[in-house]
Amino acid sequence: MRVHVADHPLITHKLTVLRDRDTPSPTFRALTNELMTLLAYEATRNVRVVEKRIETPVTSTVGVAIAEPRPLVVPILRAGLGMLDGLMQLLPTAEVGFLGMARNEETLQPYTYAERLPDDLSDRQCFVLDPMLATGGSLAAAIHFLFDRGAVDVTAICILGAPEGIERVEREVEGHDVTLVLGALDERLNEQGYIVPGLGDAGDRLYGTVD
Ligand SMILES: O=P(O)(O)OC[C@H]1O[C@H](OP(=O)(O)OP(=O)(O)O)[C@H](O)[C@@H]1O
Ligand SMILES: O=c1cc[nH]c(=O)[nH]1
Ligand SMILES: [Mg+2]
Repeated sequence: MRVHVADHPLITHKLTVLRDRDTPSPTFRALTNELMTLLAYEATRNVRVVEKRIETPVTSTVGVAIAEPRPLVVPILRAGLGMLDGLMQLLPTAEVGFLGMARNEETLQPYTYAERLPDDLSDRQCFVLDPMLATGGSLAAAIHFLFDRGAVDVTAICILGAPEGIERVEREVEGHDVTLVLGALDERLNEQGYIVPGLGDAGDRLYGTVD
């Protein structure tokens, strides 16, 4: 697994506001969207393209177009939904599939409550969106869903990751083509499985609810 941690002052600045417990939901949503656009730039670096000949007003030239089959973007509900628009702004022709997953907050085991993905992902490049990579259980399960259906490579985009979770995902996806793009690598998990320093529960902060 290739791991890329963003290193950019604008990302760190936006993350600082996102982490602040006093940041309200509307600002949190707007920042998540902006951060996603910045992370998407790195995450789509290897998006597959094909050569395309076009006519400019001056001459004929060769550029590129996004290759077929189009990439599949998979936000992990709920919190991953907050990242979808930011990526679709850069990849407007991508297809979107959905995975609904929630972590049992006592056992920390993820369970899948919804799935709406194409049955056949052969030859597909996939982008998984989830702001939080904590124990790594949810992300590892999501990535396996995609490879089990034939995906060729998966790029996961997370805003924050904990070292414990990254190690677990790395172990569980060994042998597959996986890239992880992170906004920041945090210190650790606490006893409740929350990322430290983290930002709390991303889903609750995005949508203003408490589980
Ligand atoms: O790495 P893990 O230990 O599996 O934890 C990370 C998961 O926890 C959060 O979702 P949550 O279960 O809170 O669901 P939500 O998005 O509906 O809030 C987060 O968005 C990840 O999906
Ligand atoms: O810190 C964490 C860990 C899991 N899920 C979250 O939303 N936040
Ligand atoms: Mg949550």
